[in-house]
Formats: sequence, structure tokens, C-alpha cells
Amino acid sequence: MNVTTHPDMLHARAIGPLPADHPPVARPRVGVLLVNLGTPDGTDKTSMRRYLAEFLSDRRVIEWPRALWYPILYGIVLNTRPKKSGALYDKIWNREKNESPLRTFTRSQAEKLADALSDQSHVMVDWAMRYGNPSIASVLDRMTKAGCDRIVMFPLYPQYSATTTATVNDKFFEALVAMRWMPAVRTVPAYHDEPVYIDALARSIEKHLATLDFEPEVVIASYHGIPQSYFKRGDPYHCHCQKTTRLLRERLGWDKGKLITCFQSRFGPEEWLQPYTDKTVEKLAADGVKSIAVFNPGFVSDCLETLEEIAGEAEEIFHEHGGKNFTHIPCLNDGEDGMAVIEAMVRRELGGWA
Ligand SMILES: C=CC1=C(C)c2cc3[nH]c(cc4nc(cc5[nH]c(cc1n2)c(C)c5CCC(=O)O)C(CCC(=O)O)=C4C)c(C)c3C=C
Ligand SMILES: [Fe+2]
Ligand SMILES: [Fe+2]
Repeated sequence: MNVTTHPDMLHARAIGPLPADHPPVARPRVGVLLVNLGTPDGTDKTSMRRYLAEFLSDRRVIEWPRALWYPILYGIVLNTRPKKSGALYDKIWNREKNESPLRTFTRSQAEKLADALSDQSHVMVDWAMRYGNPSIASVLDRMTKAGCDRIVMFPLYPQYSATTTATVNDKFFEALVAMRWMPAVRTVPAYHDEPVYIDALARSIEKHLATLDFEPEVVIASYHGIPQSYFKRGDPYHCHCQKTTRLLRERLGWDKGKLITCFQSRFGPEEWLQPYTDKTVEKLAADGVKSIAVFNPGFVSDCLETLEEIAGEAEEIFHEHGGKNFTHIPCLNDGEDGMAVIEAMVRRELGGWA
């Protein structure tokens, strides 16, 4: 029988040289897959519609019975929202790369993580999106073809929610279902109370405030909301957010009035977690507070919800109601502090594998 020698290959090491007609077997590696929410491919109506249709068809995101939700989704939402949301994305679009900031930051986080893990020669890092591109299945396929027989998958959400963390896990496991040779997998848990994360947030706040010529009277930790009903049915997201703020307050040595928790980005007619960020900003200004800062601890990267809704809309609301000084503190993004968090979580989960 013809044989080829592949000294690097798993098969060669296990049972000797590989027969020529053997399916290719790559050198074994450990994969690290970063996954964020997702983003449209463009701001045009077609791209927006495709993205929103995938996002808003997710049963983890909208729990209403399909018979009730789909007529609203396909009859109203997908005929109106793509244009409206596209115009908002247009305001924050990264024109140089022709992509959204979320995609730019996620790619950069993966590249910087790969550099940080360069001491681990058999670890490869890649990134994907839960909705839109690159899809989890396509990246997983690339990783397994490159030899990853163990994968650490990291949903990039500090606070757990079924609407985010769980649906990323669902999509990841759905892709595994289709595989003959399935890698061993680990998923990175929520890290809302990890000291490295709290410390990174505190440092980024302190550094930002040191650049200002005013001292905010109130600092708002603004998290993405979820419907109140999801919380009542057991989603721990609200508790995770409250704990992050409490630990951060303790780390910064601030009192309860100085650092408050709010929830933004309501969608639909239901009641969402409260207090709402926009209403709080409005009330603070109306009550005579002149200087505030807002930051978004639940967002690993700046995106539509932070750059447009907070740095854009919330600032306008504050000024319209009599506020004077408003500052948005950027997310941890791909900065040194943010990368330290991602690297620490990944190194911990690689334990015994790398
Ligand atoms: C019922 C709808 C939604 C739930 C629940 C929800 C939860 C949720 N989302 C994030 C993080 C992000 N959401 C982003 C955009 C976005 N979110 C919704 C709806 C729900 N989110 C929509 C319809 C959109 C698209 C934009 C729009 O049309 O308004 C983003 C930004 C993505 C980007 O490309 O910049 C992020 C990030 C969290 C953390 C969360 C629950 C905890
Ligand atoms: Fe959202
Ligand atoms: Fe709680």
C-alpha cells in the first residue's frame, strides 16, 4: 500500500504513516472562538432586513407564540424597522472598513487575543457572530478543518441572559450536531463578578474621568434591557447587572447615588427592566443635575446601542432638558484593559488543554 508520512499529524502519531487514500487529518489544535451578537452586512434595506429577520425570529429573543409574533414581524416590523435602523447604523458605520464598529472591534479582539496567546503554538483564535456574518457554523467548519479537536467558545457577554449567552450556545451546539467528527467543547461562562473585569471597568472609568474638565455628579451604568417577564421567569440577567454595579461601586469607593444602574434599548410594547436609561437621563436633567457620565458595562464593544443610543440620543435628551456636561465612557473594546479580561477568561478555560 502507498503511504505518505505526515510527522505532524494526529493519525501519524497515533498509528504511524497515513495511507495515501486516507481522508486528510490535520495536526491537532485547540481553538478559541469569540462570538458576539452580530450586525448587518450593510446599512441598506436588504441587508438590514436580512439581519433583523434572523435576529427577531430567534425564540430566545422574542418569546411570544409564533402565531402571534410572525404576522407582526413580517407584516409590520420588517417593513418599517430596516429603513429606520439602517439610518441609525449609517451614523456610526466604519466607512474605512465598510462594516459596523461591532464587527471591527470583534475582529480586532480576536487578532489581539491570538497575539497574546502566541506562547501557545497549537492554539488558534477565530471569531464569529450569532446573527449575520461570519456565522458560527462557517467558522467552526474552518476551525475543525484546521485541526481543532478541542474548542473553547466564548460568548462575549459579561452578564448571562437567555437572550444572548444561551442563544449563542444554542447556535454553536446546533452547528456541532451536523458534524461527524465533533470537537470536545467548553463554553466560557458569564464573568459579571470576576475581579479582572471589575478592575478593568474601574480603570477605564477612572482614566476617562481624569481627562474631563468637569466632575460628573452622577455616573450611569447603562445595560441593555430585556423584557421584565423574562426576568420574572428566571433569567438571572438583572441580578448579574446589579452585582456588576455593586462591585464596581465598592471598587471605586463611590456611594449609591453616584453610580446608578439603568437599562436601555427597549423594544416593543412590553414592560422592560427598569429604570430606563433615557427616562433617567431626562429626569436627572430636569431635577437640576448638570453633569453626568454614562457607560455600558454589559457591552464588550461599542456598537449601535452605545454609540448612537447613548453617545448620540441620550446626550441630546440630557441637553434638551437642561443638562450641561455629558460624557460617554467608551466600552472596553480592544484596549489593554479589555483585552486583559478576555485573555484572563480564555486562559482559565484553556486550563489542562493548552
Ligand atoms: C426583543 C428584542 C431584543 C432583546 C431581548 C435584546 C437583548 C439584548 N441585546 C443585547 C446587545 C445588543 N443588541 C443590539 C442591537 C439590537 N437589539 C435588538 C433587540 C433586542 N435585544 C435589536 C432589534 C437590535 C438591532 C438594532 C435595532 O434595530 O435597534 C446590539 C448592537 C449590534 C450592532 O450591530 O451594533 C447589541 C450589542 C444584549 C446585551 C441584550 C440582552 C442582555
Ligand atoms: Fe439588543
Ligand atoms: Fe435580582
